[in-house]
Amino acid sequence: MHQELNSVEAFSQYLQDLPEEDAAARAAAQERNGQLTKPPGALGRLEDLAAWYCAWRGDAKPEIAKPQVIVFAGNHGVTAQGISAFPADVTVQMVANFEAGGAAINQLAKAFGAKMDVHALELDRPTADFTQGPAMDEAEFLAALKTGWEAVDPEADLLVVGEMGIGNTTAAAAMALALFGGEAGDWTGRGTGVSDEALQLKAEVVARAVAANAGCGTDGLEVLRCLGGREIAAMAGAMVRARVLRIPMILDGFICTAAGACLEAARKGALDHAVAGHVSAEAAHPALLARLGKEPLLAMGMRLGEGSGAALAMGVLKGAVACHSGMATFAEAGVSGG
Ligand SMILES: Cc1cc2ncn([C@H]3O[C@H](COP(=O)(O)O)[C@@H](O)[C@H]3O)c2cc1C
Ligand SMILES: O=C(O)c1cccnc1
Repeated sequence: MHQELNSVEAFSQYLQDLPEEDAAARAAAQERNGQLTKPPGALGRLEDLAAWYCAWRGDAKPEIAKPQVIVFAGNHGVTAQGISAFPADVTVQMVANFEAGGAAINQLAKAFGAKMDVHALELDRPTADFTQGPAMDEAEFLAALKTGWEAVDPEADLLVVGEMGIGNTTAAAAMALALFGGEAGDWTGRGTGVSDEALQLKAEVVARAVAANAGCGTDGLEVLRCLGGREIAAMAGAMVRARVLRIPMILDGFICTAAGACLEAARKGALDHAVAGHVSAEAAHPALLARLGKEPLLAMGMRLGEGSGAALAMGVLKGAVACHSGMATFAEAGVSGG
């Protein structure tokens, strides 16, 4: 299936015209669930997860056979403000590590049978420092959305998007502040592990970023363009493409959720094809998930990004779908019902 993305307006239009879940497939899945050899409700949230997956795949007895993990990488002009515990060079170095198979996400993708793709977005051309004005102009924003859009394999049956970009917890905090308000400190966390002093500075940078881009208001796509980054916009592009292709998604940590929050602000329900894989240890992630009404599957104290928490949660979803589609019914197994 080929869908072109040639303008930000076209992206906006796709967002307005999103497909919805298949209600008949959900009903058929629920019917099947009621016949499986277990007391009703005994698989807890796995049952809801399986029904959700069936609804998005339009199949009452699906299989997860082709999961895809995509890691997007981008650099951020705001790193000049001293807001990360690591230098910006780490972004390109980690891309080499992803390509060599040495990062955490490589191991998790492999452990759960997903293919993994890496897209580095113009790493030698960081976004503009958003404390001075918009991170990206319209053309740069479109290029990033398009990278994400085109990175999704139409044959995939589950998608995880992850990111690598030194400085991007500052971008995500600024996006959350612009969308949801409050104090900069409410949304600012330690990222790679900044000191107390740097955390204070980081919150000030977040406040200045939002003030410098006040024209965005709470317009989701403008917040993404002005306060996001190339890898964050690419994640959003991939999320919408997945929706158009009816590929269910698992959200990762704070940065991934902030990308999704911009879509949800632009179009209510834009993340209905996504579940929250985990709650990250980044301080504001629980609040961000709560704003989106997403209950995380896992709470492992992870704060890595790269798609790692979502990749781990693929195991939970695969388990849910395997039970749903593989279990015998009471009639098939000759087991007495209650
Ligand atoms: C070696 C290393 C590997 C990483 N993998 C993901 N991140 C994570 O940390 C960064 C965000 O934190 P901050 O905003 O504090 O820079 C992002 O690149 C994110 O993906 C990493 C960070 C480092 C140092
Ligand atoms: O929650 C995340 O995704 C996260 C937290 C800290 C650093 N990088 C990513």
